[in-house]
Amino acid sequence: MLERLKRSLLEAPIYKRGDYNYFIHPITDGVPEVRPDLIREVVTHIIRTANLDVDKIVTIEAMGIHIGTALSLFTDIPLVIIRKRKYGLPGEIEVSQVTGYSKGELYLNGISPGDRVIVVDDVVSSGGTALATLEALKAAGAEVVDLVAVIERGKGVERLKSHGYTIKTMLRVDADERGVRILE
Ligand SMILES: O=P(O)(O)OC[C@H]1O[C@H](OP(=O)(O)OP(=O)(O)O)[C@H](O)[C@@H]1O
Ligand SMILES: Nc1nc2[nH]cnc2c(=O)[nH]1
Repeated sequence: MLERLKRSLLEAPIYKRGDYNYFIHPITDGVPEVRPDLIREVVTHIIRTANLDVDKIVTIEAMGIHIGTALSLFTDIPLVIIRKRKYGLPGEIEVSQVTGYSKGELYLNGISPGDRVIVVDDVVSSGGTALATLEALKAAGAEVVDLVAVIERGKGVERLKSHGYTIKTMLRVDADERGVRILE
């Protein structure tokens, strides 16, 4: 299962972002290219394993967008993108995002109270992005019925659990200067 994803991760180059060994991969960066076979593998897995009895798919700019778009095309469920740009629309919700290597603001539009949503993203690492997303969706009055990330690294899943959230992930990895290691 997920053989293409596993193989491609083992080939991923590493880029040093301060002390953080950031792996570069078609799903998580769109670099060197977005690969349709990988997108299909990942989205087929989501369709088989996630709860898609939802009104909307929610993802986060930038690297959730191709996954969310493909899932939306397969399922005909609309996609809401949480942006890093402020639009100032009525009801826009702003939350702070802190990751292992960056800080910024996220802006949510397009969710109505009572909307059932699934959140999909490429990576969960510190869990900061997922927590900011869940905070924004709570403020919007959405019901999060499922939460999925393709790749898990670091302590984010435990951190989310300590806040009462369960996230489904496909592969757990670690990365150092030499490359990516698949943990399960
Ligand atoms: O669990 P966390 O530590 O929060 O990390 C996960 C987030 O990091 C990446 O996004 P990033 O903010 O780097 O932006 P990008 O998608 O625009 O590359 C990734 O797409 C996740 O959203
Ligand atoms: N591409 C990529 N995205 C991330 N998001 C959190 N950690 C990483 C990483 O190492 N690589």
